[in-house]
Amino acid sequence: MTEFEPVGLVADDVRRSFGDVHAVRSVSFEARPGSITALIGPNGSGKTTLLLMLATLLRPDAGRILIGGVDPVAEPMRVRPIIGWMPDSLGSWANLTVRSALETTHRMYGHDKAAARQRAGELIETVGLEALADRPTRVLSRGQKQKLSLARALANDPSVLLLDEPASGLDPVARVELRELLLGLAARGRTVLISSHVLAELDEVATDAVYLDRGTTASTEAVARARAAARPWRIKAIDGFGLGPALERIGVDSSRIATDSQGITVTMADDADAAAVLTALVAAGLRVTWFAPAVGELERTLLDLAKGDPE
Ligand SMILES: Nc1ncnc2c1ncn2[C@@H]1O[C@H](COP(=O)(O)OP(=O)(O)OP(=O)(O)O)[C@@H](O)[C@H]1O
Repeated sequence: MTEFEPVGLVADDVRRSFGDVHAVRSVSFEARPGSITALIGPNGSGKTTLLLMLATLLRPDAGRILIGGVDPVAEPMRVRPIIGWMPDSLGSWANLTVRSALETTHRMYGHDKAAARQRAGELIETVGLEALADRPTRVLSRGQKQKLSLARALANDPSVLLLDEPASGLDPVARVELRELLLGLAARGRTVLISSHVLAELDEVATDAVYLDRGTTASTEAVARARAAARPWRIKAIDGFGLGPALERIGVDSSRIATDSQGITVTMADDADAAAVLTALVAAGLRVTWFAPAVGELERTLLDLAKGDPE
């Protein structure tokens, strides 16, 4: 394997339209080596269009992209060896086996046959496709195709990994394995950019987040404001019926308390507020079994960003 140099990714006011559809209006962000950056946005917000531009597969109309300091528009052949691209659906070579598909991919990077064979074996093991290694790719299930697609993206040991909905179609065990794999890559200094609708999953791995809405990245200030907004926390206790009265006793205003099918939530201004409520509940003798934000950080921030912009 060649000497690894950590590189990051920068997008500055990147734009792309398709006729009168402004898929990406203005995207600016940075993804650092060693980080896992979540690319979050509703359907049609421009995530795939952005990823295609970063993967050198689509030209921006305007703006600048730098991957490891290199402009992929001006020098795509210098950028391609250092990026790994996992599209949201795999266009595979139906008649090749899993092993030969991976060997072919590795050879495209200029490696010889023996190196390609060895790398294919490693990749098959990394993504857990051993049992299917010598079957044609057309027999793979959706989740197995996702694993093959991931293996292909990893073929050249890229320093920048671009993943479009990588967890879709994966079963829970495979999702955990994907998470471990991504954390391992980040720990080795790779830059990982990952788009997903499953925000709870991203919450567990993402070190940074880029929020995209109608082709535009939310400003750092808007994200900070949204993150600072009050949010509901779910509380459970062994004596569930005692929770409401206990909250009243410790002076939590009833306007902050909501009840739903799963129990009680309390709106907290911030983490310090939440810590104070928990301390008071425990001091009041309540046996608390669950105390956590009702929705994940990424999802809540996304919802608050949408609220803050009524346009
Ligand atoms: N080749 C194309 N021609 C015309 N319009 C396109 C093309 N590709 C994307 N679009 C439009 O650009 C917008 C952004 O699409 P994009 O696929 O980038 O969104 P996305 O955030 O990836 O969506 P999803 O979460 O549903 O996958 C959409 O309105 C889409 O219809």
